[in-house]
Amino acid sequence: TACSSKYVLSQMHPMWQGPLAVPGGDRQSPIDIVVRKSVFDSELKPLVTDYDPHTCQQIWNNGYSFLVEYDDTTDKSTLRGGPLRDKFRLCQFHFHWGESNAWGSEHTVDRRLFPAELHLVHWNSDKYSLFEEAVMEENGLAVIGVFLKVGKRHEGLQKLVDALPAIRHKDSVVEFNRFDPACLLPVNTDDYWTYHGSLTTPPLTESVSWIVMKQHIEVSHDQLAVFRSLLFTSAEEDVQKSMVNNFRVQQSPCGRTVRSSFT
Ligand SMILES: CC[C@H](C)CCC(=O)Nc1ccc(S(N)(=O)=O)cc1
Ligand SMILES: [Zn+2]
Repeated sequence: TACSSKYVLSQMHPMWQGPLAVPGGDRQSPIDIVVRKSVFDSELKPLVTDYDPHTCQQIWNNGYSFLVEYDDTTDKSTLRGGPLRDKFRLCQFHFHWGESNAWGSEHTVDRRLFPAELHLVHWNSDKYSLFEEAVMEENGLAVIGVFLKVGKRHEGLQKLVDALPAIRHKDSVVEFNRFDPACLLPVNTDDYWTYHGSLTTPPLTESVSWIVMKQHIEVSHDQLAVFRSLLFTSAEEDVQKSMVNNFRVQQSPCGRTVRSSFT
């Protein structure tokens, strides 16, 4: 199986040129969370997020998703608790979505797909001094995953949606201030699944403590449609491609146990 070989060829993805050999490859993400196989761990604590909206800097299209980037030169926007021993600094958040509401998330719950998934990316500032260092280390990163469902309009998301037309093309950037990412978290952040995995795009490094929220958030169909109006391609390219289906295919659990913070 993919888990036993020293190198696995990560799934060919239209966006990436050629197969990518991933060292190790037995802790890859995303995975399907099989609820009945997850193990309740009473040691798991509630998440403690402390985000400062003033550290929000810019929003940009990196040709794969759109990222909202935070100033992570100080411990102003942090994540502690949950399965984590150390303090982690928020560096960016982004989303993955489909061309239709039928799919788009990276993780699934008992094979259930969601139309989109939010990732809040943090790095271990107790142990490392830069994201680029932490991204290569076993306990370097913590990513909170939140599923999106189509329903009522998400008022907090609208400020972000309104900025997207300005970054339609790859490598476009606009200034974006005072956005509090806490507004994108579900009401209940005590119930989550957690497992050790990887980044879901290159460099695919196996440095992530994944924290996947049990409760989803709701966004409107029209808000999601604006995500799909983004382009993978830069303004110069003559063939424009819609930014949709920017999710990685599911990876083998390779015997990993997913722990739950709830029964
Ligand atoms: C040197 C490495 C380079 C800078 C990495 C830049 C980066 O942030 N990559 C990244 C972050 C999060 C995810 S996900 N989708 O949350 O697993 C995937 C890829
Ligand atoms: Zn992601």
